[in-house]
Amino acid sequence: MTIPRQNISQVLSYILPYIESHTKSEPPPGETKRPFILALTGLQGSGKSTWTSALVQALNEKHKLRTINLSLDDLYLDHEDLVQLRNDNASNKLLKTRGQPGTHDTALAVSFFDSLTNTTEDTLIPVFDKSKFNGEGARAPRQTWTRIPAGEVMDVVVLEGWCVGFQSLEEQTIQKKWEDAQKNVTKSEYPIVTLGDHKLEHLVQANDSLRHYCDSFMGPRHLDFLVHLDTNDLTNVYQWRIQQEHALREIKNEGMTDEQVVDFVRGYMPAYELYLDHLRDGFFGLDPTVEKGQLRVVLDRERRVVDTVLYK
Ligand SMILES: Nc1ncnc2c1ncn2[C@@H]1O[C@H](COP(=O)(O)OP(=O)(O)OP(=O)(O)O)[C@@H](O)[C@H]1O
Repeated sequence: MTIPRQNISQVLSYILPYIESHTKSEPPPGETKRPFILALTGLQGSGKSTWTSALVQALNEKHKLRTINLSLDDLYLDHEDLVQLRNDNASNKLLKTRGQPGTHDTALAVSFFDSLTNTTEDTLIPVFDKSKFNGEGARAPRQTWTRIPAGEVMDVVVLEGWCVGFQSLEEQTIQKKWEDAQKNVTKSEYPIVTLGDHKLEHLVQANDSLRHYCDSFMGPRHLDFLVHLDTNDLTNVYQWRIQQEHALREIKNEGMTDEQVVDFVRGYMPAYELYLDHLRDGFFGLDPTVEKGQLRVVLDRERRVVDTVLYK
């Protein structure tokens, strides 16, 4: 699958002026200038990896900007730490598998971003191998990671991940949303009100992890531009994944059943219920003096772009 070239050009036409202004800007006194951090977030199966590849290719080849990318999926804790986390939190459904805030290695993220401005240290782009341990996954050996030699300065780093752009909430807000969700549960084939699936304390625990992510590498001060692959109908997230698994079944005769897809996607729904509103309101806030941009790219059920909205 390739994203239509005109979609990539259109999205880049919004971002390039911000990159240009970053290129011209001076770093704070005593600091080395860091690359422009372009974040890309999106719902499960919205096409984050596909969009990331296309953007990285266009930035490198057409716009001659040295660009690399890092996926949040490559920052997962190593296998034994994931197992330990699961065992230490046996009743917490959010920590049964990798995915949620709390299952990533923030120290690894910070050391990656620090290395980008360190002129004496190579940058290594982490890789997580999802096929290891029957699909539970483990970190790939460091010698297989892409290495950027020290002193080779990158212009742009694309950080892609499903919970990039989410910002932690006050505990009372989580509690209120959790209580409201229990009053609004309706039976649906593709449920979008699922907070009641989880204990409040487990949602709060994930929220604390998210706060730590934002403080260390993922919050507004760490990013320069955010592209958000969104949709007007959250049930599309179920449809996208069902389409993907059906395609897999045709090619490889394997893939999740529709019921398994619903269970899988449902696991991500609580985070959407908690954090999407704020992201849609504006990740960087609406301070006109802040020179950071956000672009909402609205996709339909076939993942065609039906609208783009720039927040300034
Ligand atoms: N615009 C599109 N139209 C149709 N199919 C697409 C589109 N973009 C991506 N796909 C297909 O959808 C599937 C998921 O894409 P991709 O892996 O890029 O999404 P993702 O958001 O990174 O997924 P995940 O959330 O599972 O990490 C792939 O099979 C991909 O080929």
